[in-house]
Amino acid sequence: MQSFGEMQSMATNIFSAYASVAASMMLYRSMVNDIIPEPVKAFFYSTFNRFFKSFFDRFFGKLSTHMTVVVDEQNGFTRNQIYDAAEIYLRTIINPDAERLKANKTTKQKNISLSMEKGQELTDFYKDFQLKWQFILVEPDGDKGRFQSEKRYFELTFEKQNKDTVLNDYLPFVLAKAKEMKENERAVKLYTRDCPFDNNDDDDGGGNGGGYWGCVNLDHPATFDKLAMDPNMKRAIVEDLDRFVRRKDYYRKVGKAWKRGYLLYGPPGTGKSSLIAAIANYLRFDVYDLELTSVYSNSELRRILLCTNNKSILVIEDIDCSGQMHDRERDTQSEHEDSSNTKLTLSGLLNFIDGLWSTCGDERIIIFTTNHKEKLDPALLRPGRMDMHIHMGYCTPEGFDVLASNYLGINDHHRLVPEIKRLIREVEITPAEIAEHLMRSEDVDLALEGVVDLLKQKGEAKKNETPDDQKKCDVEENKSDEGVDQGKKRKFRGIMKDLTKFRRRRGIGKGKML
Ligand SMILES: Nc1ncnc2c1ncn2[C@@H]1O[C@H](COP(=O)(O)OP(=O)(O)OP(=O)(O)O)[C@@H](O)[C@H]1O
Ligand SMILES: [Mg+2]
Repeated sequence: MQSFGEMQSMATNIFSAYASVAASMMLYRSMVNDIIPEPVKAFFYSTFNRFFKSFFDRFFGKLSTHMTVVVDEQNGFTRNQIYDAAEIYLRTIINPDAERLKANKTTKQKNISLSMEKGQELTDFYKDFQLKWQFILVEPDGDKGRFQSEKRYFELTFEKQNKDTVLNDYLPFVLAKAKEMKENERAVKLYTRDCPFDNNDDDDGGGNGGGYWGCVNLDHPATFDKLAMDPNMKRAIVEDLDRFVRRKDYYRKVGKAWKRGYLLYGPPGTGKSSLIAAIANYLRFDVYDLELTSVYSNSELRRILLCTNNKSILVIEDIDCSGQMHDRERDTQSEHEDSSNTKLTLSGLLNFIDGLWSTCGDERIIIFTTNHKEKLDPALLRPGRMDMHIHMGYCTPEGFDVLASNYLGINDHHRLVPEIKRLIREVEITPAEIAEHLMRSEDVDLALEGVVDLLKQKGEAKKNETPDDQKKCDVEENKSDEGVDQGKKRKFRGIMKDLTKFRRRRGIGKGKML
């Protein structure tokens, strides 16, 4: 071991050697200045400086107990992920009372974010030690030509003894934290096939689904808290979703595609679409709303589905109308006889969802909705097809509490609430109907009186119903469903005709994409 005195005298010797070399250099410099061309001179000086800088850094670095990791913004031509992550992560430890801060907001961000100023330092604590981040910004140095553009980087300084923990634990922690924060800031998107907009300005490779999908931000306010539904069912769904997203390794281990399927069924206005929005907001997954009537063939469906991103929910509403898929085969038989095997069929859809598509992506959720579970093709209901069947039913007294607190900001202390709850037990009323009445007046008494009147009317109508009326009602309901189905079929046929005309006009052959 060298003593401090020895080291000091060694440093003094090195300094004097450097001084004498530098003096000689000055002399030579003036002599050769006129005869050596400029580029050769520049190369010579920079090599000389670099040599002495690295020598001194190494010498004095040995004496320091700290080390510094430089996190450059760019790694060659690509961005350095650690730099981007640090920029996001440091917002969490930035002191909002600091004397100088930078405030930023991009169109993609929901909130204003704070960032570090040039030269600013931040202290972080990880496990039982301290780290220091410093933001460095080197401005272009014009004529000298070393930095043509701004150079940004962070210097992360910590005690040498913590090197392994910093590299193996702390930096991965920063990366993970930043990823989570970015995910939470990102707006959830709604993709549809007929949307003319493409608001996807994500830089995560999201794209616009190969041109098959247009998207807008899904600014749907639905959350699980605001949903009026069976509390046990609500809890079971949230637990199922949580289990699903944290089980990546498990799915891999058992050799199953990382996907989950839900079937939502129940009368109109019971909250099936609201539940889908609540799931999307909860998981921050994008929603792909697929209208099957706009899909012509199995192969087209495959292409459309392959253009969806991970961490997404594929929604197919009113799947009971899938019977039309078989009709569609017949409808178009004459025009596309030799391509009947490519027509869209329920089995084509299910095979693809179960097979190839689900294995080429991660974290996929598929949701089918229907008003008539009993009308569904048995292929959809067979065990293992949909992981959870969720019944969205008529409003319950507990459901009313949620709606009342949501729409009027009241709890069950209001004088009319017990009566409303009693009436709700006696009639079938959807949350949508109640919600609509609660919104009719800002005056709480008036709004609740409206709900009481509605419930009483429903109760009276039910009392006056004879068994024959009930039968007639069922038949009419079926008829009106038929009407809806017929309407949907008509709409579908119209689309198919337009498609065929369009293909002919553009000279597109059978089975080809538009
Ligand atoms: N369970 C619920 N909780 C809270 N609000 C609800 C619920 N059900 C319906 N609503 C209200 O009624 C409106 C319509 O509901 P929603 O579209 O979710 O019903 P749906 O079951 O999807 O109906 P459909 O079968 O016709 O598609 C919602 O915007 C919401 O305001
Ligand atoms: Mg709906």
